[in-house]
Amino acid sequence: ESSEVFSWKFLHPLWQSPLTIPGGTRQSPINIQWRDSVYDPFLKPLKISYDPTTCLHIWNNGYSFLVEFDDSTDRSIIDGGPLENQYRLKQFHFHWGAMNDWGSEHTVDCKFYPAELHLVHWNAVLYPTFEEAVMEGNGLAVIGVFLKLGACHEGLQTLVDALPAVKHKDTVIEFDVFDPSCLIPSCPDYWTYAGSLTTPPLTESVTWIIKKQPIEVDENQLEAFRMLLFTSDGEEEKRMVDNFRPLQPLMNRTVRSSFQ
Ligand SMILES: NS(=O)(=O)c1ccc(C(=O)NCc2c(F)c(F)c(F)c(F)c2F)cc1
Ligand SMILES: [Zn+2]
Repeated sequence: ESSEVFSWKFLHPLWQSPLTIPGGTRQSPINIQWRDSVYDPFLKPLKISYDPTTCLHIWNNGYSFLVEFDDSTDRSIIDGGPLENQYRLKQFHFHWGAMNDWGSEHTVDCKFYPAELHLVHWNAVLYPTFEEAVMEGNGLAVIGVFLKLGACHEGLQTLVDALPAVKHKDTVIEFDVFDPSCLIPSCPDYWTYAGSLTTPPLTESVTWIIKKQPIEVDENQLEAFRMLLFTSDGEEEKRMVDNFRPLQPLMNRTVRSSFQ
């Protein structure tokens, strides 16, 4: 409409909140146009050291399922890459579609993957809590890994086997040993850019590190994600699918690559 001040079309069906935040200049996700990314020879290799015993539980938060970690010490951290400090692992989660043709949040040359893994870390060197880091431009670092249809992923299967126990929103199951590095592809290549959370509050606090190589998962494993529910026990069931945010404008940003 000519008004463009407000219209219900801006509200996302999932969150009933604005899809774009006024004044946002570094929103996520984005399309990564391979030929427009700029090789940066000063980018270091990403250093990942996770302690599997810091794993705590799996939780269905009504938007995705999260595997949460004890982030009270520096036992599970990442460093190097585009980062100036080390960042602590807090949780990982996924985004996926109802069909294999879509589901990822980021795209590569406008191609969607059926799902995308986000490993969420926060800058405990500069900020006292995750909640404070979420509000700072260099507060968070999220590693994005694309999932593609292929062979069964053995490491993911231990997680998939636990999903029926967190079918409903606000259910949680103890999960006390898991090494998330088994979900990160061996190829060191990544893209990196300055972005935001892809769910409310959409704060512009994320250094995104998107791995070039996807991991392979099989149809049964993707179907297990799709069996989860957005809804609580007793409510009318709504399958947890299509929990990805639409692509956001690149605006004045350059995507850097760690590879030529
Ligand atoms: N898809 S993603 O971009 O990787 C993403 C990563 C983390 C969160 C998150 O932690 N949300 C809850 C949450 C907040 F959004 C806060 F702002 C805050 F302060 C929290 F403590 C908190 F848990 C949301 C989206
Ligand atoms: Zn995410």
